[in-house]
Amino acid sequence: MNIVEVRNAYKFYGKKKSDHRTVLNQLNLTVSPGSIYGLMGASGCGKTTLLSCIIGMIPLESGRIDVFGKEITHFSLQKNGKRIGYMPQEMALVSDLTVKETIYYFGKIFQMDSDKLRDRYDMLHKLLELPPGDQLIQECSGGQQRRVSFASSMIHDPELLILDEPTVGLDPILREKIWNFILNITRTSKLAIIITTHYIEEARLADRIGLMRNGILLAEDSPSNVMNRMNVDNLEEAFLRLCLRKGVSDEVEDNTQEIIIEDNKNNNNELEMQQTITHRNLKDDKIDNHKKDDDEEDSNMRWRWQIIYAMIIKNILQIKRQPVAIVYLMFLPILQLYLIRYSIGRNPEGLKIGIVDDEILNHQECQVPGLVNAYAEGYTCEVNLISCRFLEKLTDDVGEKVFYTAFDDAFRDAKLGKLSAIIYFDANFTESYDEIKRYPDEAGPQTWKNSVIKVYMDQTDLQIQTFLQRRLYDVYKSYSESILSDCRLPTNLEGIPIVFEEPIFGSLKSDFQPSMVPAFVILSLFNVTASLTVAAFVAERKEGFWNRTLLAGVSTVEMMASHIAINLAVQLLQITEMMIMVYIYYDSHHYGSYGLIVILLLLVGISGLFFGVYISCICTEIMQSHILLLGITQPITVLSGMFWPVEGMPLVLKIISLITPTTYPGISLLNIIQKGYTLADSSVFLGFIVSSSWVILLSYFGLRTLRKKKFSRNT
Ligand SMILES: Nc1ncnc2c1ncn2[C@@H]1O[C@H](COP(=O)(O)OP(=O)(O)OP(=O)(O)O)[C@@H](O)[C@H]1O
Repeated sequence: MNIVEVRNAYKFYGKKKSDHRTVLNQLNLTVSPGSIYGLMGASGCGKTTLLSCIIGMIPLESGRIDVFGKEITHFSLQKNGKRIGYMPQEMALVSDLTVKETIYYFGKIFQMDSDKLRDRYDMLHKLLELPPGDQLIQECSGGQQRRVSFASSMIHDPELLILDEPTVGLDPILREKIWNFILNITRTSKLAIIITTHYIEEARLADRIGLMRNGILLAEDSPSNVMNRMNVDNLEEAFLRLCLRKGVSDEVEDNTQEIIIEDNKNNNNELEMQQTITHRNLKDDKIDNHKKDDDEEDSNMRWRWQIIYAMIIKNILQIKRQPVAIVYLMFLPILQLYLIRYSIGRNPEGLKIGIVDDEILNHQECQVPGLVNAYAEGYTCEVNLISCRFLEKLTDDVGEKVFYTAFDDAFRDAKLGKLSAIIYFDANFTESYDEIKRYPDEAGPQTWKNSVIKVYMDQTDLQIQTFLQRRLYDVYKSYSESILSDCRLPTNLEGIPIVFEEPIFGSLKSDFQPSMVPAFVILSLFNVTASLTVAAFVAERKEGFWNRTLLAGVSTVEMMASHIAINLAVQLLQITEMMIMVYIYYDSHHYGSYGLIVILLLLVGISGLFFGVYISCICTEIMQSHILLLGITQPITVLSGMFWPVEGMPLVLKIISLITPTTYPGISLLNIIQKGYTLADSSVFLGFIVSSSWVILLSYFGLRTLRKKKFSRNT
């Protein structure tokens, strides 16, 4: 039985019909056991594409490929993974692993037992003169990395070895060594090797060569036969002559492989006979194989866990070698909550307030010793320079007072941004106040106007404006009460008849943070998990390591499982840190169930993870994935209710906001922490519903896209 049989393989790239670019054109190829097949051809002729089709990485448009007597489909990978060794053209290694860890990783995912793995590693290490086992891949030279990659594809003693340009960039001595090694191994075992190379002459050593050009095989025979037929003594020349016979055009033509047909008529008859026999045998093989497959199923389960375990270890090693990532993962939540604590919601300090008091000539007048602003005389209240009383109550914790004698000067400075507000007292401020109090019925509009404290604010900063307004009301209350008290009048005479009693939830001391922190925790968890997933996935896919792992027979679900395991561990750590911080900083008397909090946060983290998976699958470039990630997480952050209550949004935005993966969970978390609500409360329940729905939705789309695009070359 032939190891590989390619029949009438046809493949094109390009989505639209007008863009179709044929890469394999009715190509036939046969590789028998214990032989080396040298696949040669100029750059871009379709060698890698052909190899990718043989290993089942990409499908053919038409035609058929049989490997080990079975037609290759997308499902063949898991079955064939162990039997095939594939060394891709790119390094496809993880730069943070050592030489030994890399080769052991592949050994483990090829389900080797430890003793055999150790023996094979020692053998390959010696034979390929690999760098020391503890040397990091990133510290290896290009040639050394190539040898590590070669060893990784050989470690499990495969039956078919596919080497895409293994000798490129290596010195002649090492190239010879590799060729001697593969020659030796094919002479002493049934291993079949397909090797592509640009160095046409080195393929002389192969048992059979295929000369490929523009998607077709110009010839397929032993090197000596090809040279004899072309009447030349080297392969370069033979290749050149074959090209000239076929024509110099680079365009792929429809009449495929006519030279082979012409030159190898006898061979083809032989092939066809072989094919018929193979297909007959195949039927019998299929029945046997199905039975064998069932028997293997049980023992496979044990190995599948070993695969996931190997991938988890690899992920841990990668994280361990990235100190910045460890600091980021460990301390980011603490740092952010600390920063929120000390930078958000605190009262603004150092504000400058311009004071223009036309009652006095200069502000020293207010500091005259023994100045009495208000006193009771008989049944009346005598007042004097009460603007000074107001200014006395206006302390530095509200703002620093800057005195001006002319309003225009203060206004000019405010325009220059030097002042946050101007407070103006009219020249008749005290008299007007007095007149209104004594004879309210007789006071004219001008009197009422003069009795008012006029405040001119810089309204560009809402938080500062709100703070100043609130504090000025407090100052006024204190000022008014003190005057009334001096006049022996009830202090609440001029107050607003509304009293804020002990609050149902929260504290009387208005604090911005407790309402903001839950939304922040949810957002932080979602965004950080999504960006970490994008970073890990995109890098692995880009480097080709992802594909290599899949080709070893690992399923996308298993790869996801290893990522989820690591992610859950990191999330639990971050959740614990955040909960401790929240508990220390934002003391609440109504804490709800911790279990509920942890489950909610885990759901949000997992939805972030699948969101990251989805983003990294639909994007073809690292940059693109980060831009898309930002483009989605930023609006989600704005709509999260962290900055402004959802109740203040227009209906459409409100609906969008409430169905994002973070808004409702944020509301739920707030209600659990601040009000001690349970799942019986609809707001908490809805938070869980929204989170779970996103987990289901994103995991479905994430896994589906991952499966669909699992071998996407660009990502
Ligand atoms: N994913 C893809 N989408 C579109 N075109 C592609 C894709 N992959 C390869 N091609 C094109 O198909 C042709 C064959 O590419 P392939 O990588 O198979 O060539 P190759 O013979 O292996 O080249 P090299 O020796 O340089 O590696 C090239 O023109 C290439 O640009």
